Amino acid sequence: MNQLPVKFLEKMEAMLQSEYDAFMKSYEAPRVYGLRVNPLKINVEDWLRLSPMRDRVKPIPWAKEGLYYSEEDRPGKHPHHNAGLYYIQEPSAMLPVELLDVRPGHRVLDLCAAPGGKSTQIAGKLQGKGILVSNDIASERTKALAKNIELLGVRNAVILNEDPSSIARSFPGWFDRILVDAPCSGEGMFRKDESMAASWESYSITRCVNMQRDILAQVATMLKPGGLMVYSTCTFSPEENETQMADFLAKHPDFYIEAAPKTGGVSSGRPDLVDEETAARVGPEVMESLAGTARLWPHLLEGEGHFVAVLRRSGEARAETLAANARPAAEPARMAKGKQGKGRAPEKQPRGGKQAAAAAADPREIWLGFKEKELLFVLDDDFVPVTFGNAVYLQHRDLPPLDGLKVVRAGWLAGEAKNGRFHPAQSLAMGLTRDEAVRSISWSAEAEETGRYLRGETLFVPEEDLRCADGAGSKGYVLVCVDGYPAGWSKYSDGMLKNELTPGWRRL
Ligand SMILES: C[S@@+](CC[C@H](N)C(=O)[O-])C[C@H]1O[C@@H](n2cnc3c(N)ncnc32)[C@H](O)[C@@H]1O
Repeated sequence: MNQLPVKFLEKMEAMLQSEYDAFMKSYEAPRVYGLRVNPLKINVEDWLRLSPMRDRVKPIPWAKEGLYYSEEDRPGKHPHHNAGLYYIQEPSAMLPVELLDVRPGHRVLDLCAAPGGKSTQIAGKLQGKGILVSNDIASERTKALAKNIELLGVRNAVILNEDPSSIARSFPGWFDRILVDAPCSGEGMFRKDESMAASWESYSITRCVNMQRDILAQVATMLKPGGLMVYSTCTFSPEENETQMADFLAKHPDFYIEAAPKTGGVSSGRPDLVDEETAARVGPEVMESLAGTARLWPHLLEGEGHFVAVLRRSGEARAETLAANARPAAEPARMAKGKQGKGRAPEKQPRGGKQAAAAAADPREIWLGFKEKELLFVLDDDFVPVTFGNAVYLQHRDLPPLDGLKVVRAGWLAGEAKNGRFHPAQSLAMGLTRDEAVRSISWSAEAEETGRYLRGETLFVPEEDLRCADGAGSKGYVLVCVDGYPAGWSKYSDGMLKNELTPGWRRL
């Protein structure tokens, strides 16, 4: 570990006093590594049976599917990673979603979501039921967000690239759960990422506080009365944590802190660190409740530094605020720049079959033809196909119009219709199970064919190695699986399995 900034050390000593030495010792300890098994694909027990890492992992006490692993195992290089069986995530970062109490059917907003660690965790808890709106203001970062959501096979997410105020106008009082995993000064990550320590001094905490305040100002009107919001940071600075929460609670008397369970070495929040002026302004009741927030200290548990607050909104919806926020005029949705939206004039979004009369050229008709021929999959009644240009998405019926918003993914991307043919997307393969494809092939993670497929090679395989549905010929799309879990498409004809794995998804 390089030298930590002196100002940071002085601040931590004042904050931790008798615990300061233990805190400093934690910087000499090796960092810990975590992964989360993806319950959309596999449960922990089944994954342990399959995985060569089974004897070297141990549970993360506060995360249901979380496991510590050894660095030498390099799970990011294993084919199970290409099949979306787990997400690599810093252990402390798994707590906020565990405390968000997400249930299947909820409408959930992840406001600062890229690169998607917590969004994929939320999706696991939704189990395909309900809606996840996953947003990040940084358009570059939404690419990794979209890839991770697709890799883990999430079917019910919409990905936006918006300012929180625009989302607030489109979703008044709409969400059951909101996660604000705020941009912060990152003090808790100095051990994991030394570059954060290097940039800390040039990064002002005041700037972070203001940014967080602006984000939080938009959240209150989007949460249903009775709904839960979790606010989290990866910093120790009280200005961005307890003080930020005190300020929010003073401005929003219809919100209150719910005490976070302190399991596995998680500690209480520190109201004593809030400055006197704020403490006097917000009053004793708010101050007392701040002890219910959670701090994760690297010297008290196996993980990096984090802060988590769970807030519930009580009372009735404030109709006048919600009405004032409703977007007056409909502008068409814009696809954010990137693979799906590049250079394409956005179409008015068809909803509920209004434009079904567009007949044979309608990409949805071409999708339905493909689905009939190549898939055994029954679309949940809650989802409908919608189009953006030639792209077909499967979108939840309850989603309000995305008019005027920058949309990165309007739902589960099924593919694109071109010249009357449907080209299934990588995201479709990742969201299916093996049983939902007419044709499939599966090799073990160790098989030579798996490595060759993941590198983008064409393979020659005997017809009897394919699994084909009754009555289906061998020619056509084949879902390629690793140990039975989809990793991408290929096309079979005369013994040749033509590789259809999307180039950006191939192993180098
Ligand atoms: C701590 S990171 C999020 C990590 C993410 N939740 C995860 O688990 O992978 C904070 C994110 O907030 C985004 N961000 C910064 N300002 C924002 C704003 N005003 N609205 C939405 N997102 C913002 C940043 O681009 C960054 O990706």
